[in-house]
Amino acid sequence: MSESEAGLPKPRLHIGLTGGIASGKSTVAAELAALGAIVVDADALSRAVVEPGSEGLDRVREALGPTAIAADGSMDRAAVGKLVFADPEARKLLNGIIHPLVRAEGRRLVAEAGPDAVVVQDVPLLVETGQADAYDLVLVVEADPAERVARMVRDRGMSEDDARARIAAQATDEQRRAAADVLIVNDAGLEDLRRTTRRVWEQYVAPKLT
Ligand SMILES: CC(C)(COP(=O)(O)OP(=O)(O)OC[C@H]1O[C@@H](n2cnc3c(N)ncnc32)[C@H](O)[C@@H]1O)[C@@H](O)C(=O)NCCC(=O)NCCS
Ligand SMILES: Nc1ncnc2c1ncn2[C@@H]1O[C@H](COP(=O)(O)OP(=O)(O)OP(=O)(O)O)[C@@H](O)[C@H]1O
Repeated sequence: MSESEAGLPKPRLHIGLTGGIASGKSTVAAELAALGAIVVDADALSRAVVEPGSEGLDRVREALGPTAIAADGSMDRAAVGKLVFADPEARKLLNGIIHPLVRAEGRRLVAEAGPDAVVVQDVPLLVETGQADAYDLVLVVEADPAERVARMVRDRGMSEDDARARIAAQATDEQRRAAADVLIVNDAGLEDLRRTTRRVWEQYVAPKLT
């Protein structure tokens, strides 16, 4: 069994999946899971590490103040989102608390998947956090920014300004392309995106499993 730098067992194939907000990553991840991959979702981990009672949430309260906490004791995600996407310094503070916790938890889940697994890590900020070299293969999903804004407004009740602020807080399409081994362009329907994902599996993943 090969080992990662940290001495943890490596999976058979370790895939990094990224893309801008609302680009289609979760759809690609779900299709890869249906093909047999184990998916580790950084967004889900970023919620788990600030659950009520966690050290992560205590640190968010200390860093951002009591307005970061809702009446029920959970993180007030709407309030924190408003704050950090308007203020790069606050975003840096929050990232500095949450990202190391997410990375540690991600490493644990990857090791737990075992040496035979194909592991896909869905990491929205893979490029921003300089992690491209940690993967055997980096998949980047790209979609038209105007379409992504429309999806956020339609599905998540965001204002156009809030949606644009999130896009502005992330890497550009050019920066993500530069890190991509495979670029998945999501410019047609959902079924087309799933079909493209199956083709990527056939071309880049399946040959490494024989
Ligand atoms: C700011 C928070 C509270 C907003 O919560 P909310 O429920 O509205 O959004 P959610 O967590 O579902 O994130 C949705 C998307 O927003 C984008 N996003 C989230 N945080 C960031 C960030 N710090 N910088 C840039 N984009 C971000 C990502 O594309 C992510 O997929 C939350 O996103 C958070 O805790 N962010 C810090 C941790 C983080 O970087 N998460 C994303 C990758 S691990
Ligand atoms: N080609 C498409 N046609 C129609 N709807 C789409 C298409 N691609 C994605 N969507 C829809 O857009 C929304 C965002 O897609 P998805 O959740 O896969 O993106 P994401 O990159 O994981 O988002 P986030 O960064 O917020 O986690 C979903 O409601 C999805 O069904």
